[in-house]
Amino acid sequence: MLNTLIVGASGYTGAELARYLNRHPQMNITALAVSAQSADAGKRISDLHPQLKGIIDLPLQALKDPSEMAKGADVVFLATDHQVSHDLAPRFLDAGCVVFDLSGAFRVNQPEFYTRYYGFEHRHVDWLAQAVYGLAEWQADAIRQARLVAVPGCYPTASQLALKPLVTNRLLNEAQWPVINAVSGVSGAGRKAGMANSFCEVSLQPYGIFTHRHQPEIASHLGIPVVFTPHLGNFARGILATITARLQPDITRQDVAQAYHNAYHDKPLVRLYQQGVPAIKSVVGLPFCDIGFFVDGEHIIIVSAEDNLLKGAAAQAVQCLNIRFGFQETVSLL
Ligand SMILES: NC(=O)C1=CN([C@@H]2O[C@H](COP(=O)(O)OP(=O)(O)OC[C@H]3O[C@@H](n4cnc5c(N)ncnc54)[C@H](OP(=O)(O)O)[C@@H]3O)[C@@H](O)[C@H]2O)C=CC1
Ligand SMILES: CC(=O)N[C@@H](CCC(=O)OP(=O)(O)O)C(=O)O
Repeated sequence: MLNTLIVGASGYTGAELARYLNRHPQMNITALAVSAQSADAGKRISDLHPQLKGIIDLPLQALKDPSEMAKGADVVFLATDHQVSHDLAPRFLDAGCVVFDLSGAFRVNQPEFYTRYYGFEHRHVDWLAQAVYGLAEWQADAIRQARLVAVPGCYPTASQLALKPLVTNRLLNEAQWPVINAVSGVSGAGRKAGMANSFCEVSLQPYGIFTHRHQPEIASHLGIPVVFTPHLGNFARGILATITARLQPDITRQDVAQAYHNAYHDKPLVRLYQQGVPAIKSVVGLPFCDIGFFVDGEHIIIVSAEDNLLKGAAAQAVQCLNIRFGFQETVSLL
């Protein structure tokens, strides 16, 4: 049995982590934490997330002293903002915990990336260099050795799972950058109220055009440049990415199908479509990334769908935990 602490447990991804870890046969939740000054400290998690009533009713505790809270914890999940994770992860790592960070604070091993895209200076370059990028289907060997797993962002998970089989098999004509258009539900912005995620303000609309931090995250881990345009949709959760790319001459649909089969036939949380088209309604509430593809001559369109809070965050974090500690990959997820 491993003792675990969830920091940021009152948030959207934190609550999903609490649900998964509470039913995980190898995990014991020692505490659910929020910030030291949180208005929610002392409330039960199920008061904020009533779907958890009778399932997990633990109180939320103010995180006053990370070293104290780390005592007795083997594993810590950080479901916190990037800069909070940046500050907290080394404290828990120094206390000997294995850390799974859902934020972007340790995903890209280039300190200047943080100044440019996250607006803060990275002060833990040693941990940044040691962090393992937790794209679970592709990084299992590294995850097994990791002290710090940087769980990928929601858009980067859907985008990379769709493109990686084509990139690694050199099926793409790299003269044409893949174009990723992805739509996310509003929960992607977190639980905190704000004008951008206010009900009356949300409308289907692209944002972060040519500037979103997930473009360099995707490009650096894929190893090829991409054009990435996120869109906000007027629904609560789910991401749908429609990706247009060009194949090398003479690559057939069969070659593409073989590449996807080889990559994912033994990966239980990626579902390949032989017919039909992935849709958000097929993955909401589930830990899968669904992928379909369509070839017309040298043109290919790949469609991937996931729940941003699950395969795009909490489910992938628990999948990484399962890989890290040698549990079956889908324990508590399916
Ligand atoms: N939402 C999504 O689809 C995805 C999110 N992510 C990433 O996961 C992380 C969490 O996202 P999400 O769940 O949406 O965020 P939320 O805004 O919903 O939740 C954030 C949580 O962090 C807590 N918190 C804030 N400051 C601190 C602090 N200093 N110490 C401890 N806890 C703190 C908040 O509680 P309080 O303020 O009351 O203290 C709350 O529990 C972010 O880094 C996000 O970028 C990654 C992939 C997908
Ligand atoms: C709809 C929405 O606002 N989505 C978030 C992405 C959420 C995510 O994956 O998060 P990371 O910040 O952890 O990379 C955004 O575009 O900033």
